[in-house]
Amino acid sequence: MTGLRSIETGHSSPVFGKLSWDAIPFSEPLPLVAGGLVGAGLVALLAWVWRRGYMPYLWKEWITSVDHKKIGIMYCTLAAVMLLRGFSDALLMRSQQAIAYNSPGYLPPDHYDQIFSAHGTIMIFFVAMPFMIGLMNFVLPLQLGIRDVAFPTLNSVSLWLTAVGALLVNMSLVIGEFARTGWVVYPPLSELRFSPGVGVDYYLWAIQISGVGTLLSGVNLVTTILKMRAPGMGYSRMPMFCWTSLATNLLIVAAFPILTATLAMLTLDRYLGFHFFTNEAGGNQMMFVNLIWAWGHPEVYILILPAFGIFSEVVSTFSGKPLFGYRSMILATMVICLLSFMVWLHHFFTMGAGADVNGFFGITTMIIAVPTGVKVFNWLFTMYGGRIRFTTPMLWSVGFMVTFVIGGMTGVLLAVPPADFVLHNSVFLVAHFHNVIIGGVLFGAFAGTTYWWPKAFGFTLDETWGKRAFWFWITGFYVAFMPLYVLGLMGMTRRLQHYDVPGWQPWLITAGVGALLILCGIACQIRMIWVSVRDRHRLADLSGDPWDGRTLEWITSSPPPPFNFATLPRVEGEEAYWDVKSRARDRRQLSDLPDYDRFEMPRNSPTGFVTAFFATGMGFALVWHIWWLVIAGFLGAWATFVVFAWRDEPDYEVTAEEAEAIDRDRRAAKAKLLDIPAERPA
Ligand code: HEA
Ligand code: HEM
Ligand SMILES: [Cu+2]
Repeated sequence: MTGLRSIETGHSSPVFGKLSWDAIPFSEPLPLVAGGLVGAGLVALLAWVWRRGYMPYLWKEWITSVDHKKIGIMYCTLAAVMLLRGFSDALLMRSQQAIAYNSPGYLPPDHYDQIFSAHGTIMIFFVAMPFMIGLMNFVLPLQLGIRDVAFPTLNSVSLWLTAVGALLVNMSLVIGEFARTGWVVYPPLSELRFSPGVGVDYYLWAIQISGVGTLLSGVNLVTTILKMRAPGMGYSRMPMFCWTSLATNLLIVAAFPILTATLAMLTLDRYLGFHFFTNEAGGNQMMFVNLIWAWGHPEVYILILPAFGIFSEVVSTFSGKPLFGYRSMILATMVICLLSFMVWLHHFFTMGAGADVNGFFGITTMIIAVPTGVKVFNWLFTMYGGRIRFTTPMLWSVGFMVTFVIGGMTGVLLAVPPADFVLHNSVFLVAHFHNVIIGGVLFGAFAGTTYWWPKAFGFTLDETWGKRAFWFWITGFYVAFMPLYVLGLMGMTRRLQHYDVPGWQPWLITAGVGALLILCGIACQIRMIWVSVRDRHRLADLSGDPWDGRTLEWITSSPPPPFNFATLPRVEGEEAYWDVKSRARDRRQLSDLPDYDRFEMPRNSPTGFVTAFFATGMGFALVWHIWWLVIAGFLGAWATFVVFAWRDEPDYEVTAEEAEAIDRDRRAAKAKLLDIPAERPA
């Protein structure tokens, strides 16, 4: 076998562990060249940053930043970059399957297996998750009318630990290999006996380390929402995005420990010869399957709920109406949150649970269609009778509604156990989940980033390129994934490196064309950002409220000052900012000047980055059994975290005068926006 190199025979040195020149996959030029190019690109970028003298700026303003807005932007940047990586894997798979009829194609099986495993892992953990967590980070404190999240330094630790996971997965491309087990690493395939290389270990440590980050972020955001709302913002006045974020973070806090424990047991099996999931010595692999989906199913709702929140904000804003059925929307969200823990078995109907158990889980699964349907109808009623503006974020939202309903319906089909016996592990399933994840989560991320971009950077994104991107993405999506429904019904299973059924090839070629259309969509998005940055003066938003928004993030300037609000806004209704605007328009005057007061903001801190630096060493060393480095990395990470976390660092103070000076400009811009007289001279 080409992939079995000497690293798998287990010889080990005290200094380098299992690491040797054999770990570099010289026999597989593709990952080497790709990895080499990316590495060279990174070095070139760093050199450029260094030469231009941007390094101190990067370090002070971004890397060590504990500002939730910057952390949010960095999360989204990580997600966008990883989307390019995950998408190139997708292109490889689509082109391989397009040509692999009665032929081995160009990707050998052990390489192909690593590609779909890496694609799934990267897309879920390092694209969808950071997009959603990034948007929550950026938006929540602004919408809640507060100055930062509950634990700002911890927030930075979360970000950088997530980045460590992404880094480790990408390192596996050039040093060693990645798992060949699929993204949920079922044993016994993932046990040492059947996966003797380092691939599964890369997976385990990447997910464990970034998982700690995700869990910390969940605790942080739950605390923020429960404890830190602006005066007057009761639960029944929180914007819908805050509600769905609360649900998501509750799910994270409840579900991620399950993942951690499950992967820890697999790690014990692999590293210390335990038998949790082996076939012998009392192990039981079904225990793994149950546990991984007890996390895995809530995980898909962790991804989709924030997206639901984004669409709620966007649809209401661009229909010029309050969200229809606010209270039913909250109820639907919380019901989905609860139900998501009662359906996990639908991922393995075929694994022998028996008719009654399957029946129970099939029905609980179908029940989720009810609250989800409530949401869909609420969005439609919000649009009904509204004066709709079809901006780019709104296009993504309408595209979502159509696409997601189709994907949801095929999900309900899979929830019927007898149907699932036919469709399980077929590409019909692959079509289902791309249908909900691309149409739901990714479109949500795109809607959210275009909607909040002007808040983050002070200028809107170019609409022409944004709309082109949308049309390419949505047609590309249908061309790429509708054929998979057909193929699934024709009997094509997932994870195939080649096949010998002639009838499949035309559909697979079509799917490949779809992926190329998506590529055009991505190119348009890159162009959109380029053009918008170039034309930022033409696209500038001086008002802080380019879309005529209804929630508090639009009350402050764009980009907001580090402390968001000079004085915390008072909330007097469900649509905090809309109420303020209406009152100001009625009275033809802004609210009275508030009493400015001094307040404190947390200082930037290298804790997150330094902890992550040591964690990278530790993760890499664990993969390669370099024990001295494991100890050094662990001690370094732990010491940094503890020392910095318990340090009594004084915050910095913003005086009442500074706050007032900054706020004066904002009020002048507001008055201009609302076409009312500016401040009367004092
Ligand atoms: C964002 C991600 C996401 C979302 C939101 C969903 C949503 C749903 N999923 Fe999906 N699913 C995945 C991601 C997701 N899924 C992934 C990644 C896998 C596979 C993992 C793997 O094996 O690798 C998977 C696998 C999967 C299976 C396992 C199949 C198998 O392995 O054989 C099943 C089976 O029941 C299922 C069902 C459902 C259902 C019923 C919903 C429902 O929540 C959908 C509800 C929505 C609607 C129904 C549309 C709107 C409703 C209306 C307009 C009202 C009227 C509708 C009716 C009356 C029907 N999903
Ligand atoms: C952008 C366009 C995308 C294309 C063209 C694409 C294509 C593919 C293909 C060809 C497969 C392998 C299917 C098989 O087993 O035969 C796959 C698997 C998968 N994809 Fe995607 N994908 C895309 C985006 C995404 C996104 C955005 C996500 C999630 C956020 C995602 C998550 C997954 C997962 C979880 C798997 C399963 C991996 C496994 O089998 O272990 N994909 N995708
Ligand atoms: Cu599920």
